[in-house]
Amino acid sequence: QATRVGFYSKSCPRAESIVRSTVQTHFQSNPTVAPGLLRMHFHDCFVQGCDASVLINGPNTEKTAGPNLGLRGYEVIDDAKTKLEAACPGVVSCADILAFAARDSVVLTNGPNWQVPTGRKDGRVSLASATTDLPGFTESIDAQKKKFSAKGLNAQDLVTLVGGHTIGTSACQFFQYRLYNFTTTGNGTDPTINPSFLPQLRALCPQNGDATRRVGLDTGSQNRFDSSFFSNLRNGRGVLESDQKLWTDASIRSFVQSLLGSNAFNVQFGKSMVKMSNIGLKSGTQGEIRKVCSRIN
Ligand code: HEM
Ligand SMILES: [Ca+2]
Ligand SMILES: [Ca+2]
Repeated sequence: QATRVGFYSKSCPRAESIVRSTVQTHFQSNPTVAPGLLRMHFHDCFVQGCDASVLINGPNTEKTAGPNLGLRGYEVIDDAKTKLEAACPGVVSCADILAFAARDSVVLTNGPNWQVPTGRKDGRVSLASATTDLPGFTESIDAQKKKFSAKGLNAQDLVTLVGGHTIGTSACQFFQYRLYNFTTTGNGTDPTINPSFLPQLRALCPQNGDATRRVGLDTGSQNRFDSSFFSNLRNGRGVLESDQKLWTDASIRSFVQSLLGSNAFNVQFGKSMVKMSNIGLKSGTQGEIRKVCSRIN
């Protein structure tokens, strides 16, 4: 079951524009939905494929797993689905809505536009235990490469897609150990942090402060989809340990270098996103078109 551009051109010609206007409306009142939806699509695709498994409610579903607790934007997908069911009942999958919404979120934050192939089916399974396929923020580059290659994505795709961190924020809990109790060095700080950046991060996340406080992943440009994230890595100004490793690990640095220009990043991001959004597509009886995105039919 391959996806294709224009899949809904006959069955629901307004599908794409309905999603776009829904995302736009929510974005205007709450700009954090843009990074939220981009990340949600990634977390969907890496776990059982791009099948909207991440949207299902219930005990021990993906939603309840640690890496997904901070996801946001569910209400945007539900809103788009309600409008689409009114316009063309039973036609547009939740997985496709999420793929469109991720692209629309990039466009709304001044990033590149690209054509999204559609025709995904929604899955019928969602298990918290399957979220171990997602990369962790303390994992080595080697481990990250393995997790991406298990999904058909190479090192170029890895670096490009992590560039999604050009927008959005992280809670202090995911990186404050780098500032105060990094265990591999004597003084407790991660030596890959630029010494002039350290006090800045410490001020944003004080020791024993509020661990849920949010800090931009791309310092100085958290609301704009640009290549500033990569120049920050070059300057030792990555926020997550896994982000900074893209520069400090020599095996992968050249990909960061190749994305320092905004045009190169924009072009490559669209390509890598299309690859990612085709992971593990469901066909036949493995899938369905959900009526409500938070539950199987
Ligand atoms: C090695 C791979 C990755 C790791 C370890 C990682 C880890 C994280 C962590 C820890 C956060 C902060 C979460 C929170 O505070 O709740 C985050 C946020 C985010 N991630 Fe990733 N991520 C990775 C790859 C990606 C990819 C491939 C994308 C998209 C293409 C992505 C998009 C985002 C976005 C947009 C945010 C901000 C979310 C928001 O502001 O709500 N990440 N990531
Ligand atoms: Ca999924
Ligand atoms: Ca940015």
